Amino acid sequence: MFKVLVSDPISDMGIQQLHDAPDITVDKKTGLTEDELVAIIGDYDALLVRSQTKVTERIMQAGSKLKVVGRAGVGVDNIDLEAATKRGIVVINAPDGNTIATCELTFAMMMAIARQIPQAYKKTVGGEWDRKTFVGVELRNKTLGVVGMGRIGSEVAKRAKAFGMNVIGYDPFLSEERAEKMGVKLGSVNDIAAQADFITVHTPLTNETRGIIGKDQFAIMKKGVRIINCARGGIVDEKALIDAIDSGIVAGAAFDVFVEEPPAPDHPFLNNPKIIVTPHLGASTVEAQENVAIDVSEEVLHILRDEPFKNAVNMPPVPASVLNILQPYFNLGEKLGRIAGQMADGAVKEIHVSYSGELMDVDVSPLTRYIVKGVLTNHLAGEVNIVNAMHLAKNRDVNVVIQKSAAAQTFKNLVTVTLKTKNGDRTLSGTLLSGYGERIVQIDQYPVDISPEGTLLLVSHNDKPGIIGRVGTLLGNNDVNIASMQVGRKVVGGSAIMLLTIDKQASDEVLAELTKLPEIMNVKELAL
Ligand SMILES: NC(=O)c1ccc[n+]([C@@H]2O[C@H](COP(=O)([O-])OP(=O)(O)OC[C@H]3O[C@@H](n4cnc5c(N)ncnc54)[C@H](O)[C@@H]3O)[C@@H](O)[C@H]2O)c1
Ligand SMILES: O=C(O)CC[C@@H](O)C(=O)O
Repeated sequence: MFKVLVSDPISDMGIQQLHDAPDITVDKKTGLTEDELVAIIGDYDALLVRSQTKVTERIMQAGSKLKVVGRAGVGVDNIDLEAATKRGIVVINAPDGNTIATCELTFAMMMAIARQIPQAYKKTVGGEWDRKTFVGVELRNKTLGVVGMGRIGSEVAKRAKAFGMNVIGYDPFLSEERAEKMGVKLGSVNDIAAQADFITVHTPLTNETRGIIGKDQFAIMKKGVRIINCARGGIVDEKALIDAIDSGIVAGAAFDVFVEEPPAPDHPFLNNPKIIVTPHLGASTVEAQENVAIDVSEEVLHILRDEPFKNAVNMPPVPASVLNILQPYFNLGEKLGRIAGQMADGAVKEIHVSYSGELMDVDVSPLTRYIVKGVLTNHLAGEVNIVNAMHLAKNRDVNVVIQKSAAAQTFKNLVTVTLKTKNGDRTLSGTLLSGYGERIVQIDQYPVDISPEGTLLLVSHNDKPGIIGRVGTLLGNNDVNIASMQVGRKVVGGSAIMLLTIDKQASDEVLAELTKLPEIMNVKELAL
């Protein structure tokens, strides 16, 4: 049974599938302090948050069973990603569910500052009938500058076109073709600053985007420009904005987000008649909250149940087309890694993975993670998983080298794992055979054909008559049944290997007796 803690207000309807799951129990405890969370998190396998809970390193350290932190929303700036990755905790978000809600708030803000609706409302309910002060501007024929043309920025641009606006977009990942398709002109941040009547930002807050709209940009803006920030506090420099309002450059601004949330009561935005504010409401629609909770719950279920998932923030995304090709190999890859890890003699310096056949044409890095996980699993204390495998390898100076070699001749696909230690290399190749499933087809230089299942016994010996019989007899006498056996040799009478699948583990004594048999050099039991 898995335990999930929901520590922020997340839509009950959205997390219904967690309540319904027979293997999950859900506790909802909102408004906890860091200390209170630290005290209870050790009981939980998953933590679900919005933006209020700060998921710190201390919390993750106390979360000894924690496998996943789910963020019902886009931004993960409230989660210590590095700490999560180090511990192999998967961080997932729900990037799509609140796009439209935030886009629509952005538009509402733009129209509200164009027509000063909040200011007019305030006066009107205060008993004044002021029709002179509130003369607004139209959106039609105005230029909207969009900094950050991802999910939300693109939706904003689309709606702006419907309002008859000209749109200039800036995004390092926006291609000319895509921009053209959307009817958006590409420009730099300074082009936007110089030409736009309205500027809206839709980037994450990073070192590059902090203050991307700052003093230098306000200095070149048209008089009467209006600014909107429904992304993250700090993307528009707050102090520079106040200065630009005071100097008459900016006619109005709308902010949903602040550098510090909630802003202090004396924050200059809170009593400036040209600035309207909302308390981080971008994602606050019934639909968005349901969407993000559904998405994040689905992913949490996948992760807890060890099923493939797609929205991990601390792992590179895998497109569905690539996942479809790679997924059947994940199990095989991990097994090859596990077996190779047990075969290696001494500290592994390099994990060399070679892919051929149909694996040549796809990004194989997700599969490499499974292999590296397999190699490290029997060697490291603590959780090793596909999130922290590469990080753990790097931290231990284990080089991971990926090679793609020309299309496999014999097999439609082939994965070869070589582990390099100071005592030499050990190599293992595996494939997926249609109708037969996973097969190990080579160990070191020896061709074999065996299914990687149960317990394997790898015996290195000299190819002399009677050896196979002696090994079989010794195992049989000790009640160890052999399910399958393969012998690999390069030349008659030379060195050889025997690979056996046995129905139960052989005891240390049996392994020691096997090692003592004549012509046997080495015996290794390999657990999968
Ligand atoms: N107010 C809210 O409640 C609310 C709700 C949802 C999202 N958000 C925030 O809105 C922002 C955008 O969300 P999204 O879902 O569109 O994200 P997204 O990842 O789809 O888009 C972000 C875009 O910013 C671009 N970008 C990154 N660095 C840039 C730079 N230096 N200059 C220009 N562009 C840059 C990226 O290429 C990307 O296209 C995020 O900060 C998110 O946290 C706020
Ligand atoms: O949870 C929220 O309401 C905020 C969501 C928003 O900031 C996000 O980044 O998804």
